[in-house]
This record gives sequence, structure tokens and C-alpha cells, in this order.
Amino acid sequence: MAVLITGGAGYIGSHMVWELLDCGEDVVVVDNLASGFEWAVAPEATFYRGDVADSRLVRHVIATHGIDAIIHFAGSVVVPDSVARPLAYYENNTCKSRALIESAVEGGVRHFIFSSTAAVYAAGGIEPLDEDALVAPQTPYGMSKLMVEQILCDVAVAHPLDYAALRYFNVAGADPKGRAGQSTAGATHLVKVVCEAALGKRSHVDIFGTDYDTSDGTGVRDFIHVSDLVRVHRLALQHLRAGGGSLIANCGYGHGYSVREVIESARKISGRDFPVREAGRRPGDLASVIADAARARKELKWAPGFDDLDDIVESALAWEDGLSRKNSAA
Ligand SMILES: NC(=O)c1ccc[n+]([C@@H]2O[C@H](COP(=O)([O-])OP(=O)(O)OC[C@H]3O[C@@H](n4cnc5c(N)ncnc54)[C@H](O)[C@@H]3O)[C@@H](O)[C@H]2O)c1
Ligand SMILES: O=c1ccn([C@@H]2O[C@H](COP(=O)(O)OP(=O)(O)O[C@H]3O[C@H](CO)[C@H](O)[C@H](O)[C@H]3O)[C@@H](O)[C@H]2O)c(=O)[nH]1
Repeated sequence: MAVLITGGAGYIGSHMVWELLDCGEDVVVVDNLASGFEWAVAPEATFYRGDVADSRLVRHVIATHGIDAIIHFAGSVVVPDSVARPLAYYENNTCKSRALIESAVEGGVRHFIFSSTAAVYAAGGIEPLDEDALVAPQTPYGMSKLMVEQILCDVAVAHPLDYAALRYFNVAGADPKGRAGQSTAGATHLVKVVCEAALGKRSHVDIFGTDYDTSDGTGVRDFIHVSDLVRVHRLALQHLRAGGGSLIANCGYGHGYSVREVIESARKISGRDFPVREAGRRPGDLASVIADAARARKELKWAPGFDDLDDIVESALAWEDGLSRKNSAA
């Protein structure tokens, strides 16, 4: 019995690989390296370079390794890019997930865990957002994910496959043991951007909007440490294997930090100042996005271990620093 992790060479997937290996699971990764790195995959995992829509490859992996569960991270992840290139996002996130799910059904895989997103929710919902909040994605990215949730819901009725759709809020930080982190080139995520600036890899940080109706006027997000996030997946896997049934669950802490608070945390922890520019609002951004994650806590018995902004920033800074050394040694 083994678990197939798609996108295991990427940011979150590479942490998932370690989380399962640490628990003694056999892990197989399929990743086409569109944005991931083969070196990011733990050496104890079996790596296949390939596409999730390559049904011949995926069926071979399922049969050869006795895959009982798939954790599906592979996808295209840049929200504004999805607005510019919707067809590419529907292709990679929706069509290719459909193909993967078909391979799973045909290969007899029983459990499927899917990377969904808070971007499925309608703007202006009452916070914190629980899973029953109105879904109405504002972008092709969010819609490409919601469509996969719907496919899974329908497939779980027709076939012996159950699923967990986990809606992530803002994922940040790095493995506290320093084995994995976010290495994505040109990442736009706030914590990554701020860490790069603190280490002199960027000239400055733009604050996108200082006139929101929030405590200090900047955007507020529910930042979840990537190690807590992958733990939710492991618990969801346990839940499905134990016959707990399909579920949709938010992944967040239930409270947020502002853009300015993230910047101050990075200044404090790095001991370095860096220029900050007040820029206009970024199109499509909301003032505040906060999760109600009571379901994950109750149904999956999840208890966060790293719910602290400074811990998140410290781990991300340590990883970023290591990346700089790796690049200068290369
Ligand atoms: N980072 C976040 O804050 C966040 C928030 C919500 C949801 N998610 C979701 O989590 C998942 C992982 O995100 P991430 O931040 O680790 O991104 P990432 O870009 O680091 O990882 C994605 C991985 O998938 C691989 N990939 C892409 N398309 C593929 C395909 N067709 N076949 C095989 N491999 C493919 C890439 O090479 C990469 O290694 C994504 O599905 C994303 O939508 C991320
Ligand atoms: O250089 C930057 C980058 C971001 N921000 C601000 O920081 C906050 C967070 O922005 P991110 O780009 O880090 O993340 P988003 O909230 O836009 O999006 C993230 O959370 C979404 C769910 O809410 C989706 O899951 C998506 O995949 C994921 O990237 C926003 O207020 C944004 O305006 C800045 O001020 N400057």
C-alpha cells in the first residue's frame, strides 16, 4: 500500500512527502516539474516525472505501487495569471484533474484528497467563513478548483471512491527541520516576497492597498503554517481510511494578520530593514479572508501546532536563506 502525491516536487507537496515518510508511509510522487524541482522530493520517495493526465503513467504507478490514496496538489496556482490565461487554468486544474480522477477510479484507488482553496468563496461573506458559506469564485483559478470539487462529489456517488476537498487559506512558512520550503521562482505570495526583501533579494515590498476597512488599512489574511496544513491532509487520509466518509474542510487558524504585521515580523526576526512602498489595491483582492476551521478540528481532530506569525516567518526566512546559499554555491 502506498500513497501517490501529485505535485510532490512543489512547495506544499514536498512538505506532504516528508509528513507521510515521517509516519512510515510509502510515498510515490508524480510531477511534471512545471514549477517544482526534482531535488525538492525527499530521496526516500519514488519519483516519476510526468503529467497527471498521462493515464498510462498514472495507471502504471497505481498498479505497480498498490496505491490506495492519491493526494492531488499538482496544478497552476497564480490567481491573476488565471485571469489572463483562463483556458490554461481550466486545462491544467480542471481537465487534468478529471483525467487523474478517472485513472484513480479505473485503477481502484479508494481515497482522494484534493487541494482546494478559499478562492471558491463568494466575496463579502460573513467572516470567519465556514464551509457552508456561499461559493462563487471570483477568478478562473477559484472556479477551476470548485469544478473539481463538483466532479469528486459526483464521482463519489457513482464509484467506490471517497474524497476530502481541503480549502486552504494562505499557506506560508517552511518545514521547521529545514528539509522543505517554498522555492518557486517569481512567487507573488506575501510571506515569500517579504522574506526575499529582508534578505536583499528584492529591492522593496509593495503594500497593495492601505485604505481597507481593517485595523491598519492593509489586507488581512489567515496564514496557515505549511506543516499544520500537511498535517490536516494526513488526518484526512486517516479519516477516509477509517471509513469516516467524504468531507470538505477549511484549512486556516480562524484569525488573521495584516500585511503590515507580516512586514514588521520579518523586520524583527531578520534584524534587517527593507524599503516598503504603498501601492494601490491589487485588482480582485479582498480586505480580509479568515477561515472557520471548526470542522477540521472536530471531524479530523486537528490541533494546530504552529499558529504563530513569527514562527511562520522565521521558518520561511531560514529556508530563503538556505536557498541563497545553495544558489551562490552552484
Ligand atoms: N500556496 C497556496 O497558498 C495555496 C493556496 C490554496 C491552494 N493551493 C493549491 O495547493 C496546490 C499546491 O500549491 P503549491 O503552492 O505547492 O504550488 P507549486 O507550484 O509549488 O506546486 C505545484 C506542483 O505541481 C506540479 N504540476 C503542475 N501541473 C502539473 C501536471 N499537469 N502534472 C504533474 N505535475 C504538475 C508543478 O511542477 C509543481 O511541482 C495547488 O493545487 C494549489 O492550487 C495553494
Ligand atoms: O507583494 C505583495 C504581495 C501580497 N500583498 C498583499 O498580501 C495579502 C496576501 O496576498 P497573497 O498574494 O500572498 O495571497 P492571496 O490572499 O492573494 O491568495 C492566496 O490565498 C487565496 C485564498 O484566499 C488562494 O488560496 C491563493 O491560491 C493564495 O495565493 C493581500 O492582501 C495582498 O494584497 C502585498 O501587499 N504585497
